[in-house]
Amino acid sequence: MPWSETFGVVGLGRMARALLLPLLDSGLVERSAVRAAVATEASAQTLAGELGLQVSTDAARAWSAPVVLLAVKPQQIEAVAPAAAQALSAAAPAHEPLLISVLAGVPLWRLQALFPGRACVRAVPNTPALVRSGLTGLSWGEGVGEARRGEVRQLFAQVGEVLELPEPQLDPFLALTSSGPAFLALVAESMADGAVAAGLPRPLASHLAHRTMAGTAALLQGQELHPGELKDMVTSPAGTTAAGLRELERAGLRSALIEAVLAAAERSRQLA
Ligand SMILES: NC(=O)C1=CN([C@@H]2O[C@H](COP(=O)(O)OP(=O)(O)OC[C@H]3O[C@@H](n4cnc5c(N)ncnc54)[C@H](OP(=O)(O)O)[C@@H]3O)[C@@H](O)[C@H]2O)C=CC1
Ligand SMILES: O=C(O)[C@@H]1CCC=N1
Repeated sequence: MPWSETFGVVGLGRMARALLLPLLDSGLVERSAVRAAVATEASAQTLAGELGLQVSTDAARAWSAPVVLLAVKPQQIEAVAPAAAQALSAAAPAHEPLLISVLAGVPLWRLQALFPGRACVRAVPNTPALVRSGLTGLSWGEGVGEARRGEVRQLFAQVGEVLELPEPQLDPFLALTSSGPAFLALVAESMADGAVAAGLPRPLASHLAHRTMAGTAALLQGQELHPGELKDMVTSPAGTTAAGLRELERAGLRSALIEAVLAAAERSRQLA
C-alpha cells in the first residue's frame, strides 16, 4: 500500500537518493507525495528535472510533512533546525510527527533537543539500498508509537535488511556497513589493478573483480561458512592462493581493515 501522507526529505544527496529511488520505484512512496529540500537552487533544479520530484530550497515545505527523512551532513544539522521548528508551529500539529535521521554519529538525545515536538528515529542505512541490497540499523527515540515503528520498518525493508539495535551499537554498525562499501570497493579496485598488472584488459579485470566479490559473499552466506573455512577451501598446498595470502599477511591487510573499521566507528562517535 502506498505511503498515505506527504513525505518530507531534507537533504537529497547520495544517501537520500539511494533510499528514495527504490521507494519510488516500488510505489511505496508516490512522487507526488515527496516534498524535498536541498541547499542550493542549482541542485534543486537538477534533481527536480532528473527525478520528477518537487525539490526546492524552501525547507518549510519539506518540514510541514508529518514524516521527514533528514539526510544533510552531520555538520549541517544546526542550520536546518530553525526551519523545522517554524514549520511545526505554523501548521496544525500532525498526528505523531516523525523525524527519521540518517546522520552519521548524531545521537538521539541531540536530535530530540534540536527537533522538539517530533518523535525521532536514528537510522543507519548504506548505499547498497539503491539496488535493494541495503542494511539499515534502527534505534528508536522517545515516543515513537508502534504504528510509526511499523511504517519505518516497512520503509527500510523495501531496500534491504532491517535490524533494531541499542543505540551504542550504531557507531560500529555504521563503520562496518555504511563505510564498509568504500573499504570493499578499494579491495575490488586493487585486485583489478593486480589483474591489469598481470595482463588482463581493464574492463574485464573490473568485471571479474566485482563478480568474484559478489560470488564470495553469496557463498559465505548461502553455505553459512566461516570465512576461515572458505579461505582453506581455496588454498591448495604450495598453490597460487597460498602465494597471494603470504603477501597479504606480509602487508598487514587484516590489521589495516580492523583499524579502518575502528577509525570509522571512532569518527562516528566524534560526530555526535
Ligand atoms: N553516503 C553514505 O554512504 C551514507 C551517508 N550517511 C549520512 O547521510 C547524510 C547525507 O550524506 P550524503 O548523502 O553522502 O551527503 P551529500 O553531500 O551527498 O548530500 C547532502 C545533501 O544535503 C543538502 N543540504 C545541505 N544543507 C542543507 C540545508 N540547509 N537544507 C536542506 N538541504 C541541505 C545538500 O544540498 P545541495 O546539493 O544543494 O548542497 C545535499 O542534497 C550524512 O549525514 C551522512 O552521515 C549515512 C550512511 C551512509
Ligand atoms: O563517510 C561518511 O561520513 C558517511 C557516513 C557513512 C558513510 N558515509
